[in-house]
Amino acid sequence: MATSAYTTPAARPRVLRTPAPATLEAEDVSAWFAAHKVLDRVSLTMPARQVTALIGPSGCGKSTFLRILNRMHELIGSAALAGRVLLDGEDIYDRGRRITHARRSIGMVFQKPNPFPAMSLYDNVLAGLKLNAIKATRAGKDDLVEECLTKAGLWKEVKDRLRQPGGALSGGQQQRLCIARSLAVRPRVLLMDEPCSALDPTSTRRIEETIDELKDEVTIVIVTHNMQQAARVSDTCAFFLASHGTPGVIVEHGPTDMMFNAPEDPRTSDYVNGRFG
Ligand SMILES: Nc1ncnc2c1ncn2[C@@H]1O[C@H](COP(=O)(O)OP(=O)(O)OP(=O)(O)O)[C@@H](O)[C@H]1O
Repeated sequence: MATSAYTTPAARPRVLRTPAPATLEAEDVSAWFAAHKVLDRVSLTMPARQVTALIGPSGCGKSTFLRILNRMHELIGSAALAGRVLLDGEDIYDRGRRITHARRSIGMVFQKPNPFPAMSLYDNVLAGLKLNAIKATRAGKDDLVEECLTKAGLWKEVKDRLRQPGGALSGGQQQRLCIARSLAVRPRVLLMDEPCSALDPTSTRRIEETIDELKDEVTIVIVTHNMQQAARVSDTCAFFLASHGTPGVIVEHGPTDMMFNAPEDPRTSDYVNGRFG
C-alpha cells in the first residue's frame, strides 16, 4: 500500500510510460439513434495540450459526440455513425483497431462520479490495470496510485486512508478519484461529460484546477453547460446547435476568448450571453 514508508519512487521503473498527449480530430461525423439523426457532418480538431470545451443547448448532441470520440456510442443498440475520428492521424474506427485500444487511449469521466463504492481507494485507482491486463509489481502500483492521486489533486486528502472504500468520499473527492482512475492507464486524451454538474462550487473549483494542471500531459475535451466554466478552463470552444428538430451541427468554433468576446455568428453570441438555451 502507498504510505510514507516507501523509498525512492523516482528510481523505480514506471508501470507504464507516459505517452505524449494526442491531437484528436473528428471528420464529418454524423450520428443516428435508429432513424433519428442527431449529428450532421461535424468536424472538429481538438489539439494536444489544450482543453476544448463543447457547449450548446440541451439535446444538440454534445454527449453523443463525446461518446463517439472513444467508441462508446457503438455500445447503444440502435446507434449508428458515419465519419472518422483520428487520434494523432490514425482512425480509431479503422477495421483491425481494437475497441479496447481506443478506450484505453481516450479515457472518460462522467457527469455523476462512479467509483466502485465498496472497493478501496487504492484498488479504485488501479481498476483499469486489471481490465487492460497490465501487470505491475507492488512497488509499481504504489507509485502509480500516488502519482495519479497527486495529479487528480486528491493525494494529500486520502494518503492515510487508501484502504477505505471509494463510497466513503465526498462527491467532489469521488470525482477526483475517478479522474485518478482514468489517468492510471495513461490515456492520451481525457473526455469529461459535465464533470462538475453534480458538485458544489468548491469541489467544482478543485476539479477546474485539476484540469488546468493536467492539460500538459493529456488532451482534454469537456462538455459543460456552465459558460463561466467554459471560459475559465478551455483554450478552444465549439458551439453545437440543433435547431427545430434538425441534427446537431457546430455553428462556430475557435479560441475561447474569441468565442466569448467576438464571436462571428450571432447565435453564438446569444448563447454565450445567456439569451437562450
Ligand atoms: N440512448 C439514446 N437513444 C435514443 N436517443 C438518444 C439516446 N441518447 C441521446 N439521444 C438523443 O440524441 C440527441 C442528442 O442527445 P445528447 O445527449 O447527445 O445531447 P446533449 O447536447 O449532450 O444534451 P444534454 O446537454 O442535455 O446532455 C437527443 O435528441 C437525444 O434525445
